[in-house]
Amino acid sequence: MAYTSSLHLPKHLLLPSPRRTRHRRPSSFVPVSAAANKINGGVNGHHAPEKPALPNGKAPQHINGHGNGHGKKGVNGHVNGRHAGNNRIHLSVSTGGGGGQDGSGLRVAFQGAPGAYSEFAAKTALPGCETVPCRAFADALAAVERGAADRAVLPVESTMEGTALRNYDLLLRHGLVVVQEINLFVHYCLLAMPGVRAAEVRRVISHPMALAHCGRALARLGVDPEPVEDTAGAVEMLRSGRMLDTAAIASPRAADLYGLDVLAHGLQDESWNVTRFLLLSRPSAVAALPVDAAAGGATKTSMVVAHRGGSMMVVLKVLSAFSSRGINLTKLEVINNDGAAAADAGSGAGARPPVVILDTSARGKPTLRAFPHVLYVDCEGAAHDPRVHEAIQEIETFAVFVRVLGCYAADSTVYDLQ
Ligand SMILES: O=C(O)C(=O)Cc1ccccc1
Repeated sequence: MAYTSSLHLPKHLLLPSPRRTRHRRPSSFVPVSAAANKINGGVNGHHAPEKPALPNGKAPQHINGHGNGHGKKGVNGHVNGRHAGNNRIHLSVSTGGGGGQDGSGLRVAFQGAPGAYSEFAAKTALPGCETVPCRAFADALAAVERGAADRAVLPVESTMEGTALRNYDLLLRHGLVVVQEINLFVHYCLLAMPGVRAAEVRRVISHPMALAHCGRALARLGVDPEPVEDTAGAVEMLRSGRMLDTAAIASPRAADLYGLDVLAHGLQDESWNVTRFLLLSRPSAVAALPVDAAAGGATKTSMVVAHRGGSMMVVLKVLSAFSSRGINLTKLEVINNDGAAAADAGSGAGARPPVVILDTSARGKPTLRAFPHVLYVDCEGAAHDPRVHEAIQEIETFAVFVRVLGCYAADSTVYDLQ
């Protein structure tokens, strides 16, 4: 049995701050503040102007007040509960691999066919990059590991469903580091072969996340959902199979790319549907330039903490390690893949195996280790910020294992696909 619970401190839900984003965006992408009039909650085939708001209906605003006080000392210590001091991690951001500021010269692997949301995320983060389609997310990560790509892009959480646990599992099984985050506003459309009417549609195919995000709309339509690898791949299948009783859920851009009709816009059950993607790199490709120096702005550190479980006390201790130093958390996800804990929680969640994490800390070959109790933590500040570093050291005193997944420029902008 497994259960998860999460406390998302929703900085990534915020509208862009007035400061200019450091990303250059392609003309097809605009921040949500400028583009939000296209959001429409129903299946009605046209856009109703609606201003985006946080789910509580209030105007978005920044809710944390802590500065970073980044130290400039390069502390390249990968942190680990057992072998602290043995480890190495590059706590920096870089376009790496010879890429320019806009990602030109970089190959970014993504799951899906051209037109997938992950490809848009890659192009939004690094407009000049070359995107490399892969069949599965695991293939995208493997492409980076063997040098066939410089980055992989992975959706890791969404406002509608929380953490994409399977993708987090993938991230942890590999030795790649997080170098960038990107939040994308996801609009879903119902697409069909030219001339097909909504009443003729019996089946809808798409990526499982897209089908889950549109559950109510699909129930209203009375159609059978069928998962396929990715949204754009679904569109490609419709086209190549000339399917006349089937529709796909995908982006308006995919409709343009493949020449399909849009039967309905805004299919998602919630109008506010933001997906957070991470860009991953080989550790060796990341320049040893302190992240805050490179970004000139706020930084974030992502980590995974494995512990012995037994109570929520460990969560309090982790919170205390950060809060006593005035460090804000932007994510805290509690994973307990342990039968007793799940039964107590009455979650009804299906069994999940322990979380498998690649331990890159030892001098020898990296090894895969399984842990039933883990926390996924994102905090503000760079891992080499003395306060963050100390907080991690404190956590190491009671955790079984800690791995810093990456340290990167925080980007709270929500980008919208036009
Ligand atoms: O299938 C795609 O297009 C993807 O990139 C995966 C995905 C699906 C739904 C929301 C965000 C990413």
